[in-house]
Amino acid sequence: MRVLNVDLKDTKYNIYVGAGIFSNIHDILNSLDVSNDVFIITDENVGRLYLDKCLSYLRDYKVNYFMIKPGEKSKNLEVAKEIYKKMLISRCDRQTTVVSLGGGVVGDIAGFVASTYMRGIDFIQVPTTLLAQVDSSVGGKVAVNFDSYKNIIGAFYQPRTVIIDVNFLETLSKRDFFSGLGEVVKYGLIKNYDFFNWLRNNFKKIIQLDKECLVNIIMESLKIKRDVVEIDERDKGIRRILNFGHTIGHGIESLDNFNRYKHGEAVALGIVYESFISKKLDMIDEKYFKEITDMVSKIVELKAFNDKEIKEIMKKMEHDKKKINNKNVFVLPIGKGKVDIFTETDKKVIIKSLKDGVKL
Ligand SMILES: NC(=O)c1ccc[n+]([C@@H]2O[C@H](COP(=O)([O-])OP(=O)(O)OC[C@H]3O[C@@H](n4cnc5c(N)ncnc54)[C@H](O)[C@@H]3O)[C@@H](O)[C@H]2O)c1
Ligand SMILES: O=C(O)C(=O)C[C@@H](O)[C@H](O)[C@H](O)COP(=O)(O)O
Ligand SMILES: [Zn+2]
Repeated sequence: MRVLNVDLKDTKYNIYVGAGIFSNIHDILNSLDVSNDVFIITDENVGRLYLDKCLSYLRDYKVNYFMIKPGEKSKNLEVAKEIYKKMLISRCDRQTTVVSLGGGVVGDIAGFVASTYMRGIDFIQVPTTLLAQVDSSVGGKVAVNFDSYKNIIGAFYQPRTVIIDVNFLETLSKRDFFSGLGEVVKYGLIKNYDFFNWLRNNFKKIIQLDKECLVNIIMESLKIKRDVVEIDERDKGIRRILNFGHTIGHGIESLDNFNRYKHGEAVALGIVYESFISKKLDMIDEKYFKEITDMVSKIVELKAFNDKEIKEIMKKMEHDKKKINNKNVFVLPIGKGKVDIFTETDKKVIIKSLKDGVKL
């Protein structure tokens, strides 16, 4: 089992990574200073596969649980309200620890509920998708969507620990696995070109779920995320680089009321369009842009958007949380494995990228 430490101003926690380590949840919880009262939040798919296991590992705990419907459409205040109700009925109090067992949707809403129930109770993350293992379970961004805008109501609220078992990925759909790769590619492009190349060279082994490769991907991704979050937990500066691909990506994700793209797919497309902006501004060359589009095309089908879709994407971008003085902020590549933060991006260039960023 590998361990990564996160050291923040007000808290420290361990991330455990390995194959078959879910069974250690009892000992890991025992090692934390928490009571034996837990409330598991999961979704129906993950619950069907793993809830019984979790209950048996925690058999000497007082355990209650709530299962949400799977998918982005559950990440809202109405579902949070249902969870609060069940927690009250279950007599959860400030000693209760929330266990988030699931993908990024479960983790974001469970963390949000934990951050607000009785003004905040402990929670731990047990991420079961690749995306949640490389990204959402670490760093403390917890939120729900509001009015079909992404992550509008939320908090910065760190987990007490994160348990990452790569064996969960054996039951994950191919589409969800590839969606998680969208965020993995992001890390290579923002901070580590060697890692990006390693991903390109090992792609076959990765999609065959080679355990060593998976642990490597998770460790490399989380080291990058951890280092950034340790400097800027509250997203006031450098943390914005973790949002590469998301300014446009969040707009793409919300098309058709979140029914068309998964988060990582939309981010992967956002990476292409935002890289196209860089190319237009002569910050990266054609060759690097092609390396990026080749990689993204393995994750999601490339797509040029029509005028109606572009209008919708631009509307969603108006509520991007990175905005400063009402101006959109873009994270753009400036070289191999390097990005910077820009506030003066011309609207016409953004529209051009959505129209022409992908030539089909
Ligand atoms: N907080 C953050 O820092 C952060 C970072 C990145 C993404 N996110 C958020 O994460 C969400 C996307 O997360 P996601 O891609 O994990 O989606 P998800 O949670 O919807 O999971 C995807 C699907 O996989 C199923 N599933 C989960 N684990 C499984 C397993 N082991 N076997 C079989 N099926 C399984 C789920 O039931 C669901 O249908 C978005 O809401 C996004 O905004 C948050
Ligand atoms: O941790 C971060 O910071 C990120 O930006 C990671 C993103 O992958 C993630 O999707 C995050 O939830 C987006 O945050 P938001 O502030 O743009 O809602
Ligand atoms: Zn993301």
